[in-house]
Amino acid sequence: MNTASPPAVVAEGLAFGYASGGGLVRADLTLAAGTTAAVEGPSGSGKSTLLALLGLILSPTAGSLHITGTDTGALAAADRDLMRLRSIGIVLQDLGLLPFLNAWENVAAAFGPRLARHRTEARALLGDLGMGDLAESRVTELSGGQRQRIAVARAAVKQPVLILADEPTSGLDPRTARSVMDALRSCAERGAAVLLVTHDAAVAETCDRRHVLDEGVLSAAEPLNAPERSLG
Ligand SMILES: Nc1ncnc2c1ncn2[C@@H]1O[C@H](COP(=O)(O)OP(=O)(O)OP(=O)(O)O)[C@@H](O)[C@H]1O
Repeated sequence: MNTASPPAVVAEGLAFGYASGGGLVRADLTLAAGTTAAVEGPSGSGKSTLLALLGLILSPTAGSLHITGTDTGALAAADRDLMRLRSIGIVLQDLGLLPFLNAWENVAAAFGPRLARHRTEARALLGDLGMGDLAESRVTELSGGQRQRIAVARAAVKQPVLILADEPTSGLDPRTARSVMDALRSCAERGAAVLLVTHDAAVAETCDRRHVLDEGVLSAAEPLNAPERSLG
């Protein structure tokens, strides 16, 4: 009997067409728990569309998407919503942090409005991501890289099987970008499959695998195995 867990994500022939004619032509992708993968591609190549499909925000017009073995295309809308809430953490480009809350409160907000109930886990995760000293700081007083790490913590705090990050290092200097990538790597070490989209080849090279998206077609995974990588 095979007792191995199914991969976090298996997408086969995943496609989405907007009425405009753009979208995603074809993506075949497997993401294992505990790994990081990058999708690189020029503007308009379909990166955001791919993230929206994997995040169960869009429904594919062709192909299939299994998350931890569940065929998401066979789920009722309410069950897809539940799967998105429970199993997927998303770091959007516009981080969506709440300016009137401090760092740990923003992380705890992933669970809903009863922030104090989740204080311990939110603070512990911020500590794991190198932000322990700033847990009580207002997000408006923090740097771009620090805010980005809070957004990563908020996506990760419910221990989702999949974390999707949209250009998580955009606009950051190489050192700060490294701290954000370290945070995403820590999330993978806690068991998540992490997929990020980026324009930055140096960021992509810090991941376990890299795909390239070109005019809506996702390349096969290129394994990247060097132990030490540099962002600059
Ligand atoms: N809501 C939409 N309606 C119609 N066409 C869209 C829509 N969103 C994206 N497209 C088209 O789909 C294609 C892929 O867009 P997408 O946003 O996924 O690319 P991207 O790689 O994320 O680009 P960028 O790096 O600029 O964010 C593009 O041709 C785009 O014009």
